[in-house]
Formats: sequence, structure tokens, C-alpha cells
Amino acid sequence: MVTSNPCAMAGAPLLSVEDVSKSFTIHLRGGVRLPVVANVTFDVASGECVVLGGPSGVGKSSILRMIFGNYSVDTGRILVRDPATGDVADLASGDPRLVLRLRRDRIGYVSQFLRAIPRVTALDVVAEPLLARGVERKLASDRAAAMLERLNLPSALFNLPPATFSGGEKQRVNIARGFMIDYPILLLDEPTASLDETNRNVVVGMIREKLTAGTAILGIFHDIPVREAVATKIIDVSAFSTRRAA
Ligand SMILES: Nc1ncnc2c1ncn2[C@@H]1O[C@H](COP(=O)(O)OP(=O)(O)OP(=O)(O)O)[C@@H](O)[C@H]1O
Repeated sequence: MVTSNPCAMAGAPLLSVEDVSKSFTIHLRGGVRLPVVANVTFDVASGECVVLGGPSGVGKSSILRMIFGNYSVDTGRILVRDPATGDVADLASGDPRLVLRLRRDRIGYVSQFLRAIPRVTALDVVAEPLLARGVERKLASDRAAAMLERLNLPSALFNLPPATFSGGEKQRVNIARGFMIDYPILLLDEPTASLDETNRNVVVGMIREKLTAGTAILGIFHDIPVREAVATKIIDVSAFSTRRAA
């Protein structure tokens, strides 16, 4: 627990994971079932940065993907609270329209890898979340450029599609995109894994700003200095591992 960071102003949980379990069914192997996690229960409040820890393969990314609605949930609830009204929606209910609405309004997700779309420039990839919310193109582009400059992406790359960028350049485009909107909840899956120290520190600064603004952050950070700089709570996912218990 890092007491010096802004997460100290934690309030009501914006995200509550209650008794969630997940197993995968491998259809190409005769429907064999692979249990991964069970009884996953934790909260993330406004201004808190909860970090999922534990060994490789224990289920950290799977938990993030369930919370973003990429993976279905076998049992349990994923409650997402509206910070303005206090209304609560259960993302685990499996309603695809609800998942899309929560992704648009409440939950941002920075995955480990950028899914580059052919011919779309880095600037447009980053500006897109603003354009989708009706922000005028020039303003969206200016803000995207400022975000990429902050992340030290060379300006010569701004108008190129990221497909041929280095791993760290792609990751910075991905982070810039994920940080353009002030979602109440932000999920971060190893956002600094391919970055050098200078850019890791930039990202730590960006995370701390989000926390000060009241964002509830849930992340995976293998990088120990980054983890120590941002985490208010670390949850060892081994505690929920069905494999360990087996
Ligand atoms: N789509 C899937 N289909 C089948 N099995 C999967 C799928 N996604 C994840 N798994 C399995 O679930 C387990 C947990 O994977 P997960 O990626 O959540 O672990 P992790 O803790 O994030 O690992 P790491 O730290 O190595 O990224 C692994 O054994 C993995 O093979």
C-alpha cells in the first residue's frame, strides 16, 4: 500500500466484483473444461488503484476481460455504479446492449496490445474516442497530438498507421487512446510492459492524474516500480485460483 499517492480519498465503490467464477471450455479438445477462478470478490472505489497480482496464468487478465465484457462470467455479479446517480448495473448479466452502453459511458480498457486498423493513422486512432462523442475534428486531433507528444511519440509517426511501429510505440498509441476519455472506471492490462523508464514515468504521472480526478482504476502491473508508485491495494489472484485448490 502506498500512502503518499492520491488514492487516499477513496469513497463508495464504483466497481464491485461479487463471487465471480470462470472456467473455459475447449471445444477443439472434446469440450474439456478448464476452471480458472472462483469466488472472486473485491471492490474498487473512486480514486483507488487496485492491482491484480499473482503468478503467470493465475487468471489476472481473464478477470479484467470479464469486467470489460470480453469474457462471459459463469457465476457471480459485476456491479458498475453510476457516479452521478448511484444506479447500479450488473455487467455479468450478459446483456450485450448493457455491455456496449457501459463501455461507452463508464469503463475504459487499455489492453496489452494495440489492435491496429489498416490505413488508420496513429492520430486518428487516438482521436477516435473523442470523435465518437461528437468532439469537433480539429479539437480532437489537437488533443490527440498533445497526448502523443506527452508520451514522446515522434511527430513524424503521427500521420502513419501504427501497424509497423515498434512494440513500445504501439503501446504508447494504445495508452494515449485509452486515456483520452475520463471514464469513471479504467482497466489497465500491463500498460507499461514495453516502455522505457522515461515513458513509464510519464504513464505513472497520467495514472496519478486520473486517480486525483476520482477514476477507479483496476490494473495489472508486472513492473514493480510502477506498481509501487500507483497501487493502493494489491489483490493476490492466487486466493481465487481453482487450480491451486484442486
Ligand atoms: N480464451 C481462452 N480460452 C482458453 N483458456 C484461456 C483463455 N483465456 C485464458 N485462458 C487460460 O486461463 C488461464 C488464466 O489466463 P490469464 O491470461 O487470465 O492469466 P494471467 O494471470 O493474466 O497470466 P499472465 O500473467 O501470464 O498474463 C490460463 O491458463 C490461460 O491459458
